[in-house]
Amino acid sequence: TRSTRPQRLLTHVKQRARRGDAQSVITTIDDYCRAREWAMNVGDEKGSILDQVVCEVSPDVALELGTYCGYSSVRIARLLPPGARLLTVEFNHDYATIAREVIDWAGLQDRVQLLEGASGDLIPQLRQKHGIETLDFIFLDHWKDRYLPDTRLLEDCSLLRRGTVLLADNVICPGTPDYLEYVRSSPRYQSQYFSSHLEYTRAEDGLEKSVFLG
Ligand SMILES: O=C(NCCO)c1cc(-c2ccc(F)cc2)cc(O)c1O
Ligand SMILES: [Mg+2]
Repeated sequence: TRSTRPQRLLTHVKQRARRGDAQSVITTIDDYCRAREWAMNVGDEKGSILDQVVCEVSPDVALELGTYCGYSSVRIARLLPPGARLLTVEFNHDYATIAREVIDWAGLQDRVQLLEGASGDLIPQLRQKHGIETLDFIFLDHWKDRYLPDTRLLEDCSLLRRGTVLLADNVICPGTPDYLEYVRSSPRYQSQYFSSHLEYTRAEDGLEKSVFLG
């Protein structure tokens, strides 16, 4: 049977990117998705905004919701200080399988822990099972109708602290209206919109950065 888009993306990474070179993995994926077939990676334009926020926060413990093929896991993990770690959650088994290989190819497997399962089930396990006290940075890039319920869950599990930064992808396209309304109107968050474009296209999209005020 025909290969899947994630499989074809991984094949291209293994043929074109240098093993252990995270930047070459990022560049290879962006070139492939722009030239050959679109894929829902955060991409280079929004990716450089992600880089900027990660460098600013310099998190010891980062959480990503929605791994897909591991592109943003590589973007985030390559910027983490030694000893810092990224936990990334993926519900789709096929995506998770590809992502593990992409993260390994980039040489970042020691900084990234991929958890396979539903965010709603895994978030309440972060403290007991994964020794997390509070999170410094969260990148939301999973099912768009899960951004708000999972943010409420993170609050209820006391996983946010004063200054925790949430960065959400796709707040325009496909859009996360209930999440945007919440973080922009809640007195517990200070939010800022970064205008950009949907990965590899001219369509409008953007990232919302929200700081938890405690
Ligand atoms: O669903 C998404 N992510 C979770 C997957 O498990 C997602 C979708 C799109 C997108 C798709 C189809 C279209 F026409 C426009 C946008 C883009 C993204 O960046 C995304 O993260
Ligand atoms: Mg996205």
